[in-house]
Amino acid sequence: MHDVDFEVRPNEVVALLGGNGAGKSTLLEHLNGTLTPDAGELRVTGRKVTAETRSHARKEVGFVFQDPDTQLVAPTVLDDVMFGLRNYGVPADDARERAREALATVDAAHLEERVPHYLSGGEKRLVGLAGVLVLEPSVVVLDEPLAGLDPERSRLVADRIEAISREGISVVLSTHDIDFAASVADRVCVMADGNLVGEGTPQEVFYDEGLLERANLHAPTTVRLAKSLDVDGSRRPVTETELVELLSGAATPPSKTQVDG
Ligand SMILES: Nc1ncnc2c1ncn2[C@@H]1O[C@H](COP(=O)(O)OP(=O)(O)OP(=O)(O)O)[C@@H](O)[C@H]1O
Repeated sequence: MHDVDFEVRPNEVVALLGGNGAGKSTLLEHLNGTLTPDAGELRVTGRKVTAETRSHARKEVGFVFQDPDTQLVAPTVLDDVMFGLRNYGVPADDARERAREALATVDAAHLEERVPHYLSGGEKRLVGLAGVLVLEPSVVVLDEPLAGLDPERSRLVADRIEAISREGISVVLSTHDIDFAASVADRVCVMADGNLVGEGTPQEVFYDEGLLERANLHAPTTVRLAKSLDVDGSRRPVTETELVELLSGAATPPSKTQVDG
């Protein structure tokens, strides 16, 4: 990574976009101190992260890895989700109850007795997410959270991300799913060749054709539809709801006054 100045603010959902090898995972792995920069610095809740203070970053920043096998270690799913809490000294009964609640929030309560190793890729991802949420971090980092999920589970994870954000947790995620980024992000950061090449609101980024082209990205379906339907360009719809509202507004029959007039 080269010239990266990256900040995550309280409560926001940041989507990191970029082609293969752009540096998304590398940037994300700095956020909880898995990697430490050769030059420059990382601060988590104001505290500088070094090899010695890495545990602070680990506690504040929960990381859901792209490869779920990296984080599933215990003999059963329930044990796995309890693992972090037990490490922090939470008594077993309390930890078990909190782990069950966390599994329920990601629709994975039915998996609690299963062996993590034999879960499907999508199930592993949900269990990994539960294992992070149960620790109540201030930031949740998700590397490719929808990879391997079916449409219903993808919707569930997207809903969870919105719920996490409403609870006051910041979310940083990387994704190749531009429509997903358009639907959840408050801010979009674009990476190419190890650099942060652009950032802004979804409106700013997804209507910046030059930026998208430089980073080898396509605009979300909603933006491409809005452009081909030639809807009011100044409104820049990004989410499905915004586009539908704009289109149904445009399709509203003229008022009686206008007809009479
Ligand atoms: N430990 C490492 N040592 C050397 N190079 C590495 C290391 N980890 C990653 N890289 C390289 O850094 C570049 C960025 O990798 P990274 O995994 O961050 O990309 P990414 O944007 O997450 O890509 P993808 O979308 O394909 O997952 C790649 O060229 C990769 O080969």
